[in-house]
Amino acid sequence: MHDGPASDAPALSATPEGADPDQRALTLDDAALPVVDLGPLVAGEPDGVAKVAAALGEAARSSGFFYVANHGVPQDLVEAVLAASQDFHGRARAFKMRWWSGFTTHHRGYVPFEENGADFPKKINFNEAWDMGFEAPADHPDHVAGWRMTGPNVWPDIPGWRETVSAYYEAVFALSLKMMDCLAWELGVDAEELRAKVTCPTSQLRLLRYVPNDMPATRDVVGIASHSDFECFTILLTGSAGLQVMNADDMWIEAPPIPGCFVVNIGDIFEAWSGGRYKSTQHRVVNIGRERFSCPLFFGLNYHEVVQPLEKFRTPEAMEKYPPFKAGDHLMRMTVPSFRYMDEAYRKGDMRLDFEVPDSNPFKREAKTPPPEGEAG
Ligand SMILES: O=C(O)CCC(=O)C(=O)O
Ligand SMILES: [Fe+2]
Repeated sequence: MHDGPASDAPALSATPEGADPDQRALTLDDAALPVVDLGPLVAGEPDGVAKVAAALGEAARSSGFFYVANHGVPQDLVEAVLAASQDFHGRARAFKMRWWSGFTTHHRGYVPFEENGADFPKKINFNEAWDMGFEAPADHPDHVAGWRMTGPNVWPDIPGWRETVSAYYEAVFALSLKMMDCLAWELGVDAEELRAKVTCPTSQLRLLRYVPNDMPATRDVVGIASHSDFECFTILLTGSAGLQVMNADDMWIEAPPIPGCFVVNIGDIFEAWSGGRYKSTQHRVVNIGRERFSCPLFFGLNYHEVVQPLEKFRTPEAMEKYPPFKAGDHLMRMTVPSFRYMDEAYRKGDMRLDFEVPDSNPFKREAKTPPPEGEAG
């Protein structure tokens, strides 16, 4: 399924001129990601789950990245959410900052690009975002407690915007539940047991805009730095090229949009649940210097669910590699250093956490960089 690098020199990416060698990637022609047809699942065919499970499982076990076709989310809703993102991000900064995420303790609203990471401007992630999530009531104990990614969404003052973005969230969330059923089937675990863990999850939708700029593409100047996602899996809508993912051979390959498809990647939780059978894969967006829109929905669990290898995968080796963690704590420990306002709140003691914030994600894998042009083979 994965061709890996071609034996002759691989075609290098459309990454900008002068990009650092480690920002390059193989193109899709050289190393394609699988496309999984979700049609039978979405149509609710009696054996739909079983039919789709094998293909999803194979993709989840190899690189952990794949496209899904016939996903059932209407194309006009897909276009509407991209248009809503363009509408919001096209407005004046003074308007957008009215909903700065730093006004909340559950990370909702607008994230300007200079908020990305605690090292700005030594390291620049050229993206800004609108962040929303599963709608929880204001009296939810995790909202009252603060810093638990749980609570009511905030909405910009744009007529119809909330309705569009909520409808997209709900459609992709419903698709995620069906995909989780398939993955449970494929692993031979109880789908109901997994579904019980997503009744009020910390599942965020980000409306990302990559900011045009004239800076080079380097390890420190990126669209979004290399990372794995922290939840079960991510369903990603991309408007244009720029995403690079690590394939089964730990090489960076490009994942440009395929019309009508979403990109899906396995996240840290499914890797831990499956004792490493599924791969939570590194990915990044290089600094292409041009405007780019994308909308990832990170399908996560209720904050307090303890994640560890599921019972049938619970060997001593798996438990050593994947010690138990709370789903929400993992999200928080990865998120705190990602946003400057959170990092500051943590350092100043305004945010108190009863777990460590490590320097890097325990799920991190290093890529092999592509060989310099002409030297492959
Ligand atoms: O914009 C993209 O294509 C990827 C975004 C991403 O990886 C993320 O937000 O976690
Ligand atoms: Fe990601």
